[in-house]
Amino acid sequence: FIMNQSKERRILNFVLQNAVRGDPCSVMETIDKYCSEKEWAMNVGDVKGVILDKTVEEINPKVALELGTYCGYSAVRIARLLKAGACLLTVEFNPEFAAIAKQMIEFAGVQDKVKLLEGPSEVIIPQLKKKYEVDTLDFVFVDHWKDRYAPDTILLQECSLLRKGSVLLADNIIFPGAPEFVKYIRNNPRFQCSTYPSYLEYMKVQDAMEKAVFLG
Ligand SMILES: Nc1ncnc2c1ncn2[C@@H]1O[C@H](Cn2cc(CNC(=O)c3cc([N+](=O)[O-])cc(O)c3O)nn2)[C@@H](O)[C@H]1O
Ligand SMILES: [Mg+2]
Repeated sequence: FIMNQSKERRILNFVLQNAVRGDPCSVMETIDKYCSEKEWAMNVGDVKGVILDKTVEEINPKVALELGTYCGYSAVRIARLLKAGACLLTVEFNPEFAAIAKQMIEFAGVQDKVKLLEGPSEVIIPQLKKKYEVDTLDFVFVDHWKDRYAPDTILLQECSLLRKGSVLLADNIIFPGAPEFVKYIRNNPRFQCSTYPSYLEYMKVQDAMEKAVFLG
């Protein structure tokens, strides 16, 4: 236990030393093992991760966006399910976390399907069309600061990044909660919402994910 290292650096080192290079499932299992046995961390985790998997498999997105990369756990989780030619754009503004996530994504062998965009979501989202050649997004995983969920959902619409059928999946609807987002999205006739009750990563604490389909 190297004290002057960050928790996120310890998670990455545990993966580099214990997971199988090029095997995304091994990387996910190793992160889940470390974070349930040694140090809790805010990865979507193995329980809510199944809801994420099912949503990605149902949509089979060609272009996916993630807000809040953190250590790259959900980027690896999503990218492993993407078909040839599909890609995940993941946004992270903390340079230390971005550096860790980059190594995590490369170790898992999914770097060809993932583009890590460093910067705050409110800056990156308006750049997606021109700078990153995005037309519209098929899938968005929302897992960054909870008070950014609603404004960034509005920003995605203002930037014409959503099309009829685009699916948003938001983490932490119950814990820590995103009350402004829930109020905004459930009262918005342009979204068809459904809630998936689950549990907070690595804890016996109730949480939920919200799926919102854009109706155009
Ligand atoms: N506007 C932003 N633009 C880009 N990256 C951002 C932005 N806000 C936060 N981030 C990044 O998201 C990552 C992860 N993150 C997520 C949150 C908010 N999420 C939580 O606070 C959270 C908290 C708990 N929890 O407390 O039990 C459980 C969870 O699943 C969570 O996602 N804060 N940082 C961090 O690396 C941060 O730099
Ligand atoms: Mg979360």
